[in-house]
Amino acid sequence: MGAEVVIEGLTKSFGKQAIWRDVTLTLPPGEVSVMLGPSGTGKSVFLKSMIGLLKPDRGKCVINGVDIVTCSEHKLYEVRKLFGVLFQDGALFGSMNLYDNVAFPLREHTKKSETEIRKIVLEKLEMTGLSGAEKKLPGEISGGMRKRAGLSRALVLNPAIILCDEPDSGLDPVRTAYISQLLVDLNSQTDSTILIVTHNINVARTVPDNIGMLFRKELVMFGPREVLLTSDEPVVEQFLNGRRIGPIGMSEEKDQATMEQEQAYADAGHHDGSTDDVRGVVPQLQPTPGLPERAGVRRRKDRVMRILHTLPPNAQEGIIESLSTEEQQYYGVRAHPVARAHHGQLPTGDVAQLPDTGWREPELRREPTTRRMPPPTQGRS
Ligand SMILES: Nc1ncnc2c1ncn2[C@@H]1O[C@H](COP(=O)(O)OP(=O)(O)OP(=O)(O)O)[C@@H](O)[C@H]1O
Repeated sequence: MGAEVVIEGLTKSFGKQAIWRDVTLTLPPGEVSVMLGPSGTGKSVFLKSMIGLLKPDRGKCVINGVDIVTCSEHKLYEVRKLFGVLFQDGALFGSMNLYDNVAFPLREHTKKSETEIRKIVLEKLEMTGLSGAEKKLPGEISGGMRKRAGLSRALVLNPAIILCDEPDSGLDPVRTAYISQLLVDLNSQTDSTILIVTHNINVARTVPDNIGMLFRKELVMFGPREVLLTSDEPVVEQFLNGRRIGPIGMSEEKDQATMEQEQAYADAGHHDGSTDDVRGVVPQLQPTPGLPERAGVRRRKDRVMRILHTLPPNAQEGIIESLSTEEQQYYGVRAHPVARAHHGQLPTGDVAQLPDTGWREPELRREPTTRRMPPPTQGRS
């Protein structure tokens, strides 16, 4: 299973420029999370701080009991081996072909023979649909292929935690859909903890178990996907719908006068930039048929049902609606009969029927439903 990442009060600035402060969140092991945020809010800085490439001013980032903010260089080196990172541009070495690029971490960090390395490299290239492209140089392939090659390289050390910085940037919607499926499939096969930084609303709506958002130098929210997807926070709604109307402006924030003027234009019928009203919880991507169920999804259900009563009503409703009838019985909850008619937007207080006894550990442990989860394809190195 992937590693848990516990972040507490993390704060980062460059000189006098504050990037974000007091970021507190936990990436649950083996679950997929997405971090959203307007350009320049420090999402990449956040990823780099998580792997110790940048040093936060204060706060903790604890992985397997080691706080990487304060630990020794030696410990940091060890903890970094748990990570696989896909940087925005793939960060491939331009003079090396794809095979050597992907083999690089194995040659640098392990004592594996070239025969063993070959087996792993070819397996990872196949996993990302790059079989046959081993001899190509990064400059000879498309942006989508470079991303996939970067992902192959991020996977060779069997990381417990995978960080992806805008895996969709520069890709067309179809290639983005393939990358989304690839990440879900990867999680089903490896059960690794995944954090994806993206601007892409489709990725955010369909891939993760948890979503967070950075804005105005703070973490606006982080939690189960249903919380953000049903949120009526102006900044979240604006971002999800890609509208000009709202608190986010061209230079991240805008003043009250600009907001009022834009609202007046919109009221007068001027297009606000959005095409759809994107709200509510849509079904999450499933692993490709034939692959194992995601173990993280099963764990997450138990985890989220424990905190269900603490979540906003619309999020509760979205979570309950995503359960099968059998699961609703198992957890002792049922969907509100009018939720569907309201598209998941219930009046506050008109909440799902929750068990009156609060959370209880079920007496019967469920058997895995359809398929038995096979062991991960590879052990951790
Ligand atoms: N090494 C650095 N030194 C000084 N400032 C930096 C450094 N790295 C990033 N910044 C600043 O931190 C801010 C956040 O940058 P970052 O790249 O993390 O934003 P982002 O949210 O990932 O943006 P985008 O979505 O456009 O990629 C920017 O103002 C950037 O100039």
